[in-house]
Amino acid sequence: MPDTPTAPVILGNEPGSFPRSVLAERHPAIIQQVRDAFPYGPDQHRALDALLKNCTEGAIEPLPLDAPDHDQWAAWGTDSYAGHSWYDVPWLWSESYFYRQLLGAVGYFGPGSWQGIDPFRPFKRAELDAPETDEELAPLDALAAKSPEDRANSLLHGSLWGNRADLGFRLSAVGTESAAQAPVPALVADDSELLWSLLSGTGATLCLVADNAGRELIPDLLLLAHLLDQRRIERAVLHIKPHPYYVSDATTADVVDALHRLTGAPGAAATYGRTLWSAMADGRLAVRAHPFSCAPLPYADMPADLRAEFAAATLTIVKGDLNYRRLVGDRAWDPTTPFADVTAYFPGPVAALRTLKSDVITGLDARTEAALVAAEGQRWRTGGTHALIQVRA
Ligand SMILES: O=P(O)(O)OC[C@@]1(O)O[C@H](CO)[C@@H](O)[C@@H]1O
Repeated sequence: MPDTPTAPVILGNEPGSFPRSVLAERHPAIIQQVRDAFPYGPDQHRALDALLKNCTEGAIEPLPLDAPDHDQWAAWGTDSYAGHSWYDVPWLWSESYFYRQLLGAVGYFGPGSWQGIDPFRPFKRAELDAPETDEELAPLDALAAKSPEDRANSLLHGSLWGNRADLGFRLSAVGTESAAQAPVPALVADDSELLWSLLSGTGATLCLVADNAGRELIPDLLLLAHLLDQRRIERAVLHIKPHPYYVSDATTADVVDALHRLTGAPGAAATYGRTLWSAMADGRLAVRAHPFSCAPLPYADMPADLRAEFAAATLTIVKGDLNYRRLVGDRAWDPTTPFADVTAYFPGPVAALRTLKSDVITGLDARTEAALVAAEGQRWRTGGTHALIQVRA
């Protein structure tokens, strides 16, 4: 990285910290929610009991030798971290491993009749089917009368703020303050002009590294539909997760559900849905589920094939809080550390669209940081009431 000094990796062991509360409180709450949502049998209840005890009081255990991803996880860190407390290893790693272990406990990886059953599906479906989703789709009718640029900007902001729709975040009931009540600007960095300038040529390929399903994925898809329809991009690649992750992260099944929701909606929403459906059919919109999308590692460690994909894109948009942590490195950066420096390793132009839901932040100007601290102490970092659009060309 240029001349930027590095910063300590965030662990989960600092008393009173947000990461520690996620490990000690959010994860047990998620186990309970999943347990209550399915008529699991005794094996799964026992496995969930064991996971609850292990992830709060125990030491990290490697995956069973016959697990399909045993070797993958050994290379990603179980070889180094087995035997350590969950709190004493990088927080990015322990969170990610928690979701892997939760899927194992409910039989997701099989063999058996629960193989492939997404333990978060009831929450995702409830959100997608909620009347609020219709309320969010209704303004698309009025948007049709606006210029393509205004539409693009509205849809970009829809995609950005859609990132508040994170079920893990809501299940643990933090960040109840609404964006409208925030005393300092909601957007703490806005490089949207630079973002659009990167998509001003012809033949552009846009990679969108998605985050949550439902009410975040829908606006992501609307943005892609508009850009494809306007020929602002020739091709889009939507990176989703190969398996359920962080409660609401989008999988291929969630993309299919979202497309059905759009095509079945009244008004303009259905037109967007049909645009996407045909773009999937002719290859202008592709969906990728790369294993590294669920890796417990920063993007700086991405494998060569993924690096080549991002290198070939005109722009990669990285959505959400977790992806931001992975993009800049889950470290206690000074907030004014340049975003361009911490993303210098990324193989092509990259943009982050994220609402702020964890401590990591880079690329703020000193005045903005001071105003945020004066108004809110450090709550702005995790409350989900602020957002950013940061771009490295
Ligand atoms: O990536 P997303 O959906 O925007 O947010 C994920 C999140 O809720 O999970 C982590 C804590 O568990 C934080 O990074 C963040 O608050």
